[in-house]
Amino acid sequence: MGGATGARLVARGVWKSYSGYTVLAGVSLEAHAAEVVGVVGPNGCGKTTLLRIIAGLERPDRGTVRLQGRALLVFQENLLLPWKRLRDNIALGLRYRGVPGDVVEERVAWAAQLLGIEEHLDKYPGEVSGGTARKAAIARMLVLDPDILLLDEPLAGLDLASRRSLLEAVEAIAHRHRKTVVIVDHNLGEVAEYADRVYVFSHPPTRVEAEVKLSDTPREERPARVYEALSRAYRGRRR
Ligand SMILES: Nc1ncnc2c1ncn2[C@@H]1O[C@H](COP(=O)(O)OP(=O)(O)OP(=O)(O)O)[C@@H](O)[C@H]1O
Repeated sequence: MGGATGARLVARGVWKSYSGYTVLAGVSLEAHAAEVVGVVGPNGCGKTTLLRIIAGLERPDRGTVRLQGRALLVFQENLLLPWKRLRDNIALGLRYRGVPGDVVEERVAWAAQLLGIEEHLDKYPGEVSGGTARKAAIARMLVLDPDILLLDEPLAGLDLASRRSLLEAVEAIAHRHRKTVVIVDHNLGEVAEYADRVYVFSHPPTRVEAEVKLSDTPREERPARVYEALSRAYRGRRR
């Protein structure tokens, strides 16, 4: 494990069961400023559950989560209001908080530019691609200026080009704007390419199979490093 000094998010020994079925069995992870952290693992291993615990929507049975700053969760379902244009969907939280109109416009324009969806702002959710809608859902949280952005399977259902473009935007959000981004997905290879640190989860009862720091590794070599760490972990367990 890396040192927790300066971490924005530290989860230690998190356990969670539902009706006696143990999902998370002592999961620990950490994430720092300006870092993209990938959490990959099989269906049902508790990735969403962990994000919900980090976001404060659920309590762990055991273990702790410490945050420095505010964490916002972008749900897997985009939850955009179909009767509002993208710009109004993105502005929703700011307007709700009574932020002045010119500041709202400025922040919406900033987030849209960062995510590359400026040209779609006047369209309705039903008129844009899945990738653009997903980016609008992320922009809607980004304008609220969280320190930690939690993305629940943002790549699900997107084609290759949209996945790449979304991952590039995520990387810019973290590296250029010093946000901490936690991204959960099943696709180890793709997430590893864009992550500074990856955690691989097992099947339930879920533990961390491998933690790999990747920020010093060239992009094209990152997936292989994660697979190597995983096979080391499996070999170690068989001994
Ligand atoms: N509120 C709940 N009540 C009962 N069981 C739950 C609840 N939330 C999650 N579970 C169960 O916990 C397990 C983990 O679910 P979770 O959605 O966190 O996994 P996941 O890794 O995000 O899965 P996927 O990759 O399919 O999205 C599943 O078996 C799910 O049915």
